[in-house]
Amino acid sequence: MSSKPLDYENLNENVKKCQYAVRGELYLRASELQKEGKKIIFTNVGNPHALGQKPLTFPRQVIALCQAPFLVDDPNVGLVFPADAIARAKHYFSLTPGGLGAYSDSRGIPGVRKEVAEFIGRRDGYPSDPELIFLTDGASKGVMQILNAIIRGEGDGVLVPVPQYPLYSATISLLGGTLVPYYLEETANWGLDVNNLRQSVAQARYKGITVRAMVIINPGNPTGQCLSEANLIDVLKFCYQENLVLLGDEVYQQNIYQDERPFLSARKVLMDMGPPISKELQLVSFHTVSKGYWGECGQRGGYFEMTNIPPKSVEEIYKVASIALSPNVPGQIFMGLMVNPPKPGDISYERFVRESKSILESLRKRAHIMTDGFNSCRNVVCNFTEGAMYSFPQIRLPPKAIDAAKKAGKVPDVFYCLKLLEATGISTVPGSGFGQKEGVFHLRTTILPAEEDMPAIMASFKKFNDEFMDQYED
Ligand SMILES: Cc1ncc(COP(=O)(O)O)c(CN[C@@H]2CONC2=O)c1O
Repeated sequence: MSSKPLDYENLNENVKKCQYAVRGELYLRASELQKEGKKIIFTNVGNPHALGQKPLTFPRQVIALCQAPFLVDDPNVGLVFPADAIARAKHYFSLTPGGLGAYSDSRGIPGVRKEVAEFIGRRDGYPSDPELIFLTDGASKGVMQILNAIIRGEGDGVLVPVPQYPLYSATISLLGGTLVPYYLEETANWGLDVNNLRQSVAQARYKGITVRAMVIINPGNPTGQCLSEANLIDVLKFCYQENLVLLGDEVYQQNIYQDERPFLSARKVLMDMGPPISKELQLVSFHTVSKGYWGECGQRGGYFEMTNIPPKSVEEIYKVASIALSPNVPGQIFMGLMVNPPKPGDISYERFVRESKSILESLRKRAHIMTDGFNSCRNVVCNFTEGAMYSFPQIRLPPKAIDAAKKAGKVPDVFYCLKLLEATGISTVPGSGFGQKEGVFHLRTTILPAEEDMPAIMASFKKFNDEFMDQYED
C-alpha cells in the first residue's frame, strides 16, 4: 500500500521535531495510571480550577448573563444577580451587537480592547493605544502569532531563557526557526546575567544565525523569579543595542509572593527610560486570564500589546489574525472583566476583593510550604517561588541512579519523575522538558494543590525521595 499524505513519515518535519513536555511522557503515563484506578495528583500543569480553586463569582455572574440574555429580561433577575453584574452584562451587550454567538473583529471587540488599554494606562502610568492591542485565544495564540511574524526561516534566532516554558521552544521549532538559549543562574535565584546574553548572541551569530528577538518570562515559568527594575533596564538596553524585538511574557503579573520585587511591566520601564529608546525599541507584551487569581484557563482569554511596531506591520499581523476570523468571544469578555474588575463602591467589590485576596494569600503560603518541603529533602535544593505558579527543585541524582536511568533508556530526571509518579501518584514535569544545564536535574511541580493537602503531598514526596536516595546512593 503506497504511503499516504498524513502517514507519520510524510508529516511536516517541523511538526515531528517540536516537543511540549508539559503534556508529554509523564502526563501520558499519569493518565494511563489514572485509567487503571490510581489516584493521581496532576501538578504538571498550571491549571488552578482543575486542582479545586473556585472561580471568582463576579465574572461568572456576568458571563452567565451574557451567555443567556433572556435571564437579563427575566423580572426576577435581580433576586439572583447583583445590579452591577446585570449592568456589566448590558455593557457587554452594547459592545457585541450579535451577542456571544457572533464573530467579533479579528483583533477582538473594540470596547474590550479599550478596557485593556485603560488597564495598561492605569498600571503603567502611560497611555496605551487600543489599536495596538489584539485579543487572542489565550496568550499562547498571541505568542504563536508574533513568533510567526518574526521567524522567516532557520537562519532566524530567538533568544529564550533556559529553563523556559516550552511554548517557545515548540513554536520556534514548528516555525522552522532557531532557539538561541540564554541560561538563567540558579545559584543567583535564577537571575539573568547580561553577559550570558552577549555570549549567546555572539555564539549564534558565529554560526550564521540572525538573532531577531528576545523572550523574557516575568515572573518566570518554571523558575518563578521576578525581574528587578535594574534587570529590565539591562534587558531593554541590550535589545536596543542588538536591534532585537523584546517579547515580554507577563502572564503571571498578578502572581507575586514576595515584596522585594513587585511586578514591573517591561513597557513601564521602557517608557520610564524616555527617548530615544522608548520611541524606538520594539516590544510585544502578553497577558492572559489563565493565571493570576483568576485561573480561568479554559476560557481562552488573552491579549498582546505592541509598542513601537510600525502600522504596516500591525496591518500584516491583523491580516494573519483574520485568517482565524475571530478570537473566542466569551474569552474576550473574561479579559474585559479581568482588566476592569469591580471598583470600590460597587456592590460586588467587597466580595471580589475578599475572594481574590484569599486566593493570592493562599498561593503565597503554598509557595513557602512547597519550597520548605523540598529543601527539607535529601539531595534536593529549591529556590523560593517568588512568583508564577511553580516550584522547580534541583534533584541531585546519585551516579547509580543516572546509570539506572541510562539502562532504562530514560533521561535521568524523567526516570526520577516516573518513579515518583508510580510511588506517589504525584504527576510532575521533568526539568529536561524546560531545558537545564548539562548534568543538573530538576522537576517542575505546581504550587496549586489545596493548602490542606500540601503537607501530606510534601510528606509523600519526602518519603519517596528518601527511599530513592537510599536505593541509589553509595
Ligand atoms: C509563561 C507562559 N506563557 C503563556 C502561557 C499560556 O497561557 P494561555 O492559557 O493564556 O494560553 C503559559 C501557560 N502555562 C502552562 C499551562 O499550565 N502550565 C504551564 O506551564 C505560560 O506559563
